[in-house]
Amino acid sequence: MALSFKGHTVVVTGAGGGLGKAYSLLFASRGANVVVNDVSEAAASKVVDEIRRMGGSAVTSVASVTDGELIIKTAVEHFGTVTILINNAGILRFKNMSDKEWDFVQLVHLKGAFSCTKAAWPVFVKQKFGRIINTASAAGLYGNNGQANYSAAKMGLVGFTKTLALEGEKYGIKASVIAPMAASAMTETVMPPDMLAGLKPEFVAPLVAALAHPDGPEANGRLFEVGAGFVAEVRWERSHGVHFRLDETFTPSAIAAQWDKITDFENPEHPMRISDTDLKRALDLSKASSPNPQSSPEIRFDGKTVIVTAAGAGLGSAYALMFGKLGANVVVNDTDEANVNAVVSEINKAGGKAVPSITSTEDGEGIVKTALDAFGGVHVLVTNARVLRSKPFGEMSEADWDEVVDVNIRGSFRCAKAVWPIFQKQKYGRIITTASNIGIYGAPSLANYSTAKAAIIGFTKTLAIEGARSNILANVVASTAPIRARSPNSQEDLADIFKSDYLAPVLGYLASEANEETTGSLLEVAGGWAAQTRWQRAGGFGFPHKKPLTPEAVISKWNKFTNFDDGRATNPASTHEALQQIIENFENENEEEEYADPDDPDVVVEAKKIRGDPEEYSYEEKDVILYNLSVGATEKELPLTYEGDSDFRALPTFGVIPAFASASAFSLDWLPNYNPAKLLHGEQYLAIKAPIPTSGTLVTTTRVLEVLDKGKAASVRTISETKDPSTGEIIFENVMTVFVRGSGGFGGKKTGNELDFGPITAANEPPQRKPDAVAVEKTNASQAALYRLNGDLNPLHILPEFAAIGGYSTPILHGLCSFGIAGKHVFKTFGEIKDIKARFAGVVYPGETLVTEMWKENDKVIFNVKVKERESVVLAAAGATLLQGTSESLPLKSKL
Ligand SMILES: CCCCCCC[C@@H](O)CC(=O)SCCNC(=O)CCNC(=O)[C@H](O)C(C)(C)COP(=O)(O)OP(=O)(O)OC[C@H]1O[C@@H](n2cnc3c(N)ncnc32)[C@H](O)[C@@H]1OP(=O)(O)O
Repeated sequence: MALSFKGHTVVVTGAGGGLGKAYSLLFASRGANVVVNDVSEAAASKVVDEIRRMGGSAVTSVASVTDGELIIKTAVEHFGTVTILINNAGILRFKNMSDKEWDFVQLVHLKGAFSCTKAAWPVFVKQKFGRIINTASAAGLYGNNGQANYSAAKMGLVGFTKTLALEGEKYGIKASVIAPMAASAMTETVMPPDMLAGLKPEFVAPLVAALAHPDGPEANGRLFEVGAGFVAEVRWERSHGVHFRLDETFTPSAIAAQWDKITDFENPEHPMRISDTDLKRALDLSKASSPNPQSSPEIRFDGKTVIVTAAGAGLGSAYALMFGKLGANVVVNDTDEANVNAVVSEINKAGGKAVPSITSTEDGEGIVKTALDAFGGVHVLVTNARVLRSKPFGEMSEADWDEVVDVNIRGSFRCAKAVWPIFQKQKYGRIITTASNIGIYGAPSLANYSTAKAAIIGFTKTLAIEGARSNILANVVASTAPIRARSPNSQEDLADIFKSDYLAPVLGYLASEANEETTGSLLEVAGGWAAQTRWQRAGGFGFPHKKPLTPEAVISKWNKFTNFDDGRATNPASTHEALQQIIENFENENEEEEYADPDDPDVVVEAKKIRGDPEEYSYEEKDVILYNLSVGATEKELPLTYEGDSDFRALPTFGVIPAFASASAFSLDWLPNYNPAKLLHGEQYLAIKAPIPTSGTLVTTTRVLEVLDKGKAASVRTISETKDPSTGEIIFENVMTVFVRGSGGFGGKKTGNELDFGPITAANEPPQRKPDAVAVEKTNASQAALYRLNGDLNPLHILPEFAAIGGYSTPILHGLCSFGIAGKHVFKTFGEIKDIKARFAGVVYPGETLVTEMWKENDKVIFNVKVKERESVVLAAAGATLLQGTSESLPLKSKL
């Protein structure tokens, strides 16, 4: 049944075009009132007009997303409420944008989502219903070159969503987040134009509608990648980790010694939220473990200068003290002079070298200058921030939001920016940013903090990507804090877990020279426990492109694209990898093609993985005789032409016949410039899996294996399985390649995947020696006219005008007829075959003489076929596997 949004009011931000427009149109078409928000009045009005024209109900809102109150007010004034909020507004990218503008625009991203959600929240709470869909991006999840702040903002929205999901639960408010893949500068580099065209917003909108619907599947706090009809859920995956003993042996060297174990994903966990009980257990385990083995040589920082921001107290001071103890020059940054000086003197007293930097963490340049002045260089940056404002979301003020988000993100950004040219120049740098498990999983009353800390993760992943060329490694350490300890009154509760000293060694290892390659990683640490956390993506589901995608279709595949346990889940680590998987999914066998409609011309070739309906083929003995005759069997060969013969049988290549109707059922008119007269049979593989019945009913199922772009031509390969429906036994397997001249150049793949069928791809190069056997057979002028009656009625083989369009002087012989004749030669010479394959290398005109040259190589017969009159090769790369390896067992030797 179609999902209705009647009675719902949906606010869509950034709805003047692209995704926002597609959402608006879809919701409106399903009966919702829509507030079309966009700063461009013209764009918003156009969408509203379109909705009204189709009988829908919509109004514009031209307020900035940072003025959420105004947007929500429009909804309430016109429609009495808001039930669904789609935070979609994105940024415009201007060239040559200054740092300040860039920074601002990025923050607007987060601030916009905050502001609109904050405004809608009390309405949602009151009516005990609300749906929020936030928009992240692959660039946020994995980082992306040149998009440090963008990835920060986008990842921030993942953290934001997680917290909203936790806080909203009790009010019937649910929040989900999508990372949509739409055509952009990023995708242009890796995708052919056809696929870019496939990245239509209409392939994203149905998921959003499914997530937002009151009766939709449970998606609270969940994240989905979606684009081009591909949908996959993404979740966190955490290694089991290592519990270290909390004593003086808990050092960076101890971390190095067990690094492989920390990052071993053998028995991963998939937490959805923070569990204090788990953390307590972790602490107990750490306390119970034995002294930690150390790597050698000991990790030290002699001669290295380390900047630690917000190091006046708490975590930052613990880091600074550790680095000082291990020989580093330490720049202790914080705004509180007394605190900074205390840390500096503690380091100096212990024999280390430290200087104060009393300034904001946002003053990256100033902090770096202190390092250069005091120590002449900088090698390690540890960014850290201590601003925390805990408030239920409904009470969180704009100031609460700004302070936490700005300080956390901006501080890391500015400091990284300041050290960057130095690191690049010296081709060495280690950056450790600090996040929190609250950013990973969200936590009630900490929407601002979880957003900021998630943003740090996205930001760091981009630094890792950009730094790779210059040996700049960037990692993010999430201090895993118990939720309750985060509220001011219960600090002591689980204080032990949160104890600063317990976090420092992991950070120390990552910041050291001993870390030669780990970058872009997220580590969770707490109370002596350290683990790595990464993304896991379900294998997903690729919806065919030929039918409009609907929310109902999305829901029907929910179990498929949220299934992490079917062996198809992956761990993409970059946008590129994420994209690759989407592309591969297009090419992969799609197990559930019932959306496919082979007659819809609006198809994206790569997505076309169709399975035809099972096709029945019923035949009698006379059909077998007809086949045998049509490939040259004679009245003398009674087992092939007389049904009363005790050895009556079909030739092995009869196996192509029951499959033909099924294999040729696909219309290929979706190919560019398709002209059936230009279609040629290119290759054929047949496996005979069981004795061939001489009459009966067989059922064949065919699906498209791949569509290749051969430049001027397209090549389409199908695979067919023919079964005996009464037993379910597979009798034949056919792989057919058709070559469609003039239909190439659509930007598809040129070479196919390695197929799992050796005989298909085998080169079958004939050996250098003379053939072991040669069979010569003149075809008949009526050969094609006769062969047609097996079921291939292609006019190419009978109608001169049709053949002329294809460029042939007269009708040509069926490829499968030549194939059958050659197969008969092999069979009669060497015996029963279990499979056979050939490439149609040149056309045969009926009446020409075929010469089959055969070489026996163990249980294989390599062969080729030439036309005697023209001395031209017509079957190449051909081979057959014998069922019984020797010629002594020739079947019916005396009779044929
Ligand atoms: C769904 C509908 C189902 C309908 C099923 C079948 C219906 C039947 O009725 C149709 C028929 O029986 S037609 C008759 C039988 N077939 C023929 O006569 C074809 C003979 N072959 C030719 O003319 C050329 O080889 C020709 C034209 C095929 C290729 O020649 P060129 O254009 O010169 O190609 P070339 O430059 O050599 O190679 C270009 C790329 O294409 C690959 N290729 C070549 N021949 C191929 C072939 N026969 N099959 C598959 N791929 C083939 C090459 O490898 C090359 O690829 P790449 O550049 O990647 O190396």
